[in-house]
Amino acid sequence: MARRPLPRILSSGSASITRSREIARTAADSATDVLHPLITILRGLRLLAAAGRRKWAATPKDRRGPTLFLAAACVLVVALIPYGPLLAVITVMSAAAWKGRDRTPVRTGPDETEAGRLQALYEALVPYFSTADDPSPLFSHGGDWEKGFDGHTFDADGRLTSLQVNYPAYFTDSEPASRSRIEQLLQAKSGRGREYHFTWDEESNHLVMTVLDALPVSIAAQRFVTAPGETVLGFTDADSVQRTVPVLDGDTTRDAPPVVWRTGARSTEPHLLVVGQPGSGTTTLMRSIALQALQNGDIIVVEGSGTGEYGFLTGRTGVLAVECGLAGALATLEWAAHETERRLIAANRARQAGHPVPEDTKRPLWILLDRPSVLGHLAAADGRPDPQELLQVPLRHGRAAGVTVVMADQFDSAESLTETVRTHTRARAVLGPASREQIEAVLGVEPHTTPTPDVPPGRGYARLGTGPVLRLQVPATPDPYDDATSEAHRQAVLDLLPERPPAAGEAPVTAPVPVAVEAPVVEPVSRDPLVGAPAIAER
Ligand SMILES: Nc1ncnc2c1ncn2[C@@H]1O[C@H](COP(=O)(O)OP(=O)(O)OP(=O)(O)O)[C@@H](O)[C@H]1O
Repeated sequence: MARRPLPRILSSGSASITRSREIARTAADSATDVLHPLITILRGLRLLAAAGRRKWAATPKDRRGPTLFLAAACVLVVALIPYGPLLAVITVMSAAAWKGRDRTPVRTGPDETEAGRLQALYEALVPYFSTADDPSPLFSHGGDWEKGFDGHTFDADGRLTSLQVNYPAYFTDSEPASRSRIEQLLQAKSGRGREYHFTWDEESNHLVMTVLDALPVSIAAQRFVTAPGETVLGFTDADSVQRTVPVLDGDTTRDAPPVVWRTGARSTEPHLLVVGQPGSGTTTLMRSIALQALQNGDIIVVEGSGTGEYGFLTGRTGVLAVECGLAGALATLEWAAHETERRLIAANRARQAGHPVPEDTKRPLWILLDRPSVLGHLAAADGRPDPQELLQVPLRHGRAAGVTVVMADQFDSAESLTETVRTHTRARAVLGPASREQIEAVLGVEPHTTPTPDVPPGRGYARLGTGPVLRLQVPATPDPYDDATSEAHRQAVLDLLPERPPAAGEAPVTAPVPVAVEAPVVEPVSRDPLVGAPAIAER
């Protein structure tokens, strides 16, 4: 079949459209030139009128009459003298022209220093964004930076705050190593010490670098507005999460974007692992979680470092145990494993009998284990089981039994975490200064921002399951018994602490007290409550 020719408008249309656009642009430019004096005078008249209105508004009411009379007399005099009206018009127009002149020249591009910076950045990118056989390279030595950069902004100090880079299609932007090299270079050339966010648009070969503001550190421990089963790990960037919660920040209440971790039977990340450098705030995060968990649950705290930073929790309602020593820790964790099994079996039986799940299996139980590696070391030296082994049952089956495990350790001990811990702690947080590799090792992916060497305590990243990596600032939750704690923070933490349960004889104690553990030692590795239910039920 013969090909039909394209209609003329389609074949020659684009040329004529371009020509029309050029004509229109030239006409607009000429009109602006011709009308410029008129525009200036009109702007001046508007400013004069506004000034007159302001003056009139500022004149006290009792002086308005005489002022009006004086103005009317002046107008009359001007009208009566020869050439008066003409002179008056010329004077007003001159004043308007003077007032309306454009005194602030519009900045149309970067100044000399900024252009120098952009050129240096461009040159630095040449080896990464060019090849010898590219006939028209976007990046070439001595080339024009405007070819490579689409947009840029500088702050008042002349430092880059955003940059849009066009890169050639052959750049291997899908390889993390290639991206990482560019990100590190841009960060180094744009000024270290700030946090940068990189957005790679692989479809259009476009990279946007933006400088992120530091996350506020002024939010302290308080009752957060959350649903049951939700725990606020900290606060993040407003555009990273879809919700905000009202928080007291200093003396004012504002909405802040929280990193909310959901636990319980429907959670896909029922257990949390926090890793950080010493002094990075991991204990603070554990304390913050403990105080939130105590709202409607029971907690067990096992502290490997033995520094007594959870002592303030001892004896409070819902705090079943706070253990520092190895023997106590092992006994408590063993009780927790039995309790997980008991709950599972009870719930299972109830379901099989067609009854609702018993009430005593519903109250959330939290196991908070700080520095398990230290306890593991002590246990190995003493020939006793590693506490992490005792966590197998809560980690594997805790979700169905309402048992949540939170563990915190330091980077240098992270390799001592067992496979079960690594597999079942799908909610992760990294706190303190950390390299990209360290962050990736914990979170599974690199963050989209460049970590800075200096971060305040409690600053880091969080990732829930396979979700995005979020910047995180943990609310300040210091040890209220620490002398260095400020009075405001001490009070904030004490306000969140539950009361002590009434002493024996005053009223019945409802919470179970597990510390006097006499549970038989079970084989932790082979223990599986779903398989061994009848045997355990007989105990
Ligand atoms: N979010 C925060 N806001 C303010 N100060 C914090 C925050 N997190 C931690 N800090 C302060 O930093 C210091 C170290 O915190 P923390 O004890 O929680 O760190 P850590 O990681 O447990 O360190 P270590 O294991 O060495 O005790 C404490 O003085 C604490 O008050």
